[in-house]
Amino acid sequence: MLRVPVCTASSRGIYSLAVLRPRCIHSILPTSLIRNTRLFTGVGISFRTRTYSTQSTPRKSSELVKPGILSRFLPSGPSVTASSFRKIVALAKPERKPLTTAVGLLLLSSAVTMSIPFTIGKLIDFFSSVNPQIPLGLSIWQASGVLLFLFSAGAAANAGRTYLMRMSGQRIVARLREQTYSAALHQEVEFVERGEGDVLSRLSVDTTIVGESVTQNLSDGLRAIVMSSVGLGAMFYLSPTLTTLMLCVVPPVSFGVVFYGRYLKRLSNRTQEAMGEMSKHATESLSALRTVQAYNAQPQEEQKFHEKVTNVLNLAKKEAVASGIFFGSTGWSGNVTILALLGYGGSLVSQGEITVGDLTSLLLYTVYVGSGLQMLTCSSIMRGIGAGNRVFELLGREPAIPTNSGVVLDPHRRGPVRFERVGFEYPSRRGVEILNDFNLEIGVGESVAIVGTSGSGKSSVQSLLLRYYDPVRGKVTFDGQDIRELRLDSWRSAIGIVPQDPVLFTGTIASNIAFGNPTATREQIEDAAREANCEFVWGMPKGFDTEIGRLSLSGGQRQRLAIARALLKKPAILALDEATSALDANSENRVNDAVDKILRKRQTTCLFVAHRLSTIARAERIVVLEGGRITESGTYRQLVNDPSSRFRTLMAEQLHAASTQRPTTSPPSREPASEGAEVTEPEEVEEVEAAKESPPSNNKI
Ligand SMILES: Nc1ncnc2c1ncn2[C@@H]1O[C@H](COP(=O)(O)OP(=O)(O)OP(=O)(O)O)[C@@H](O)[C@H]1O
Repeated sequence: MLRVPVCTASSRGIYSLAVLRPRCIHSILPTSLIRNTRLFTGVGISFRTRTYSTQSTPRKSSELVKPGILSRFLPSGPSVTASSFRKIVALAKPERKPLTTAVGLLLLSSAVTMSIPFTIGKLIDFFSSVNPQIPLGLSIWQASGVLLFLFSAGAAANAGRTYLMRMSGQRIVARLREQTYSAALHQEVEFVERGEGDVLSRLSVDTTIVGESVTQNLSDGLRAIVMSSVGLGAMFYLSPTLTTLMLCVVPPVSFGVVFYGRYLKRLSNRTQEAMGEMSKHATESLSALRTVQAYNAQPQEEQKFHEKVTNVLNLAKKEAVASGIFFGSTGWSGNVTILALLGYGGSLVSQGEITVGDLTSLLLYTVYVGSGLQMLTCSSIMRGIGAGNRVFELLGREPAIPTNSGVVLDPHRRGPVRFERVGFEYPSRRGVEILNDFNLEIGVGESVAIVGTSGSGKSSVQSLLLRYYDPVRGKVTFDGQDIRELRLDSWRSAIGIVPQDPVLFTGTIASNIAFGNPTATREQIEDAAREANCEFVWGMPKGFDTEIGRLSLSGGQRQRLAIARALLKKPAILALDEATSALDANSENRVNDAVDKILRKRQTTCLFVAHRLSTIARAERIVVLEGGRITESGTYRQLVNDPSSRFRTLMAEQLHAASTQRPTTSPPSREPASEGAEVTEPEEVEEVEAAKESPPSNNKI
């Protein structure tokens, strides 16, 4: 939560302003600043603060505050700030028409507002005069009517301005959100998935702050400029000497206010960060409530949470102390200013140089000018620029995997896929080689199963194929062309992917199968579902129009839907990353049968990351991945028949591990052979050969 001081307000109790003040202040200050405000009252001076919620997620303080004395008070360096400011202004360009109208209305309402102190002064002089004169020879009723009309026109203009500015702001936010979302969707997966980009907070919170700041700055900034300049002009007109005196005091006070406001802002950011830590802790333990309860860990968790809460509380205490000093000292200096003006102004009144009404007007204009300057310096500009930096950084970020360049791949083009001397490290784990001199060629229509121990890099191979990442050495080619030369979307269009744990999105079964293919007809969707053995869909009362959210689908059903989704693309390459968890026998048969259908057509090049024997046995070729490279390659028969093959050893190890675990984890299978023969002993690896003719089910490596 961020408290920004928005204005030094008004004198009170002097010159009978107590009655007039609320109306004056309400007409002079934007309603947005008056709503949600807290009133701090000094001796005769009141201050308002508004409470802003700036972030939903914690940010590192380093992101928000740069080192150095001055930069402690600035959200970023001058060049970034300037460019961010320019971009924020550019965002407002499409709103030129409504904003111009709003500015016109603002000038009108400000003119009315700025006439108030002058009118009050004249009224005081009028009522305290022995021979009252109304300008232009109007009667008291006519003058009141004119004033009432002017105030009504000012109020209407203010209402129109507020509406137009707000709506423009909302449209700007909407545009900004769409652009930010689009930019996030085009970033490389690492940036978004690992939370590097803090994308969600930029999308929700920062865009709102920017939009709010655009309209608030335009609105308040212009209003503040009008208030300060017209106010100063009127003051010089009324008394140049008193105005000069006021000018000696106001700027230093304003600067003090600004700098102290920045300090408060920093403290608030730290509080925000600590609150983020606190909620992170709560989220973690509440989402793992079963484990917490099972281990009776509630007291420890409560203690840890208490520490986080105390941290927040301590920071809040600092903020409270700072706020107290801030509001006390600004209140004091405000009062001193007013007293100085009163003392000197009073002597001018007694000398007959100015009237009591003029002095009243002057005091009121002082308050207006002070408020105007305050709004100019302490408005949401800094917040907007800070948030803008984060949003524009994302908008202007070039994805590590470029999306818009390269040759468009002809969807009918077919050719072998080659991994040529590929070396790969994850960007987040530089120096840890996942693939090293990895070579693999998959011919057109060929099916290859990659096997290897967990963590050996099988899924990483698929990630490279899909260009979620690029290799650090070597290249991946399709039909002899480096896939980095191909336009990313056209390359990915050529690949159907069935991930380990297929994601189904909110919507119907049909929309899920047609994900990424919005123009697919119902017939095409049903054909793909048929090919992927999704017969269960036809059994549902609403069939393909069944909402996914209402269903509890088994792993096998999800995989078959994912296969249907992939097949609808008519891909040149199918990348299937098999789930490590076991499927029930029937599901596995249906998945395998769907895979068989694809393989029989021999149009699609298939790359399996395989765990189950039943899938491995279906591939025409098996490659063993060890130490980041292929150590063995051959048909199922060749590898199984070779007593020294790594594949045999690997499977024996896996099967042994499975058999030693089985008594403690699950009872021995009593499934009939037809529903999946269980290979339980290492020696039974021999039997796998037979499985080539009749691939087994439920066997995992
Ligand atoms: N996004 C990532 N960032 C950093 N390291 C990763 C990332 N994804 C995977 N790794 C690491 O890379 C290595 C290879 O992972 P990969 O998922 O490719 O192995 P795998 O053979 O498919 O494993 P499994 O059979 O368990 O799915 C592992 O050590 C893994 O922890």
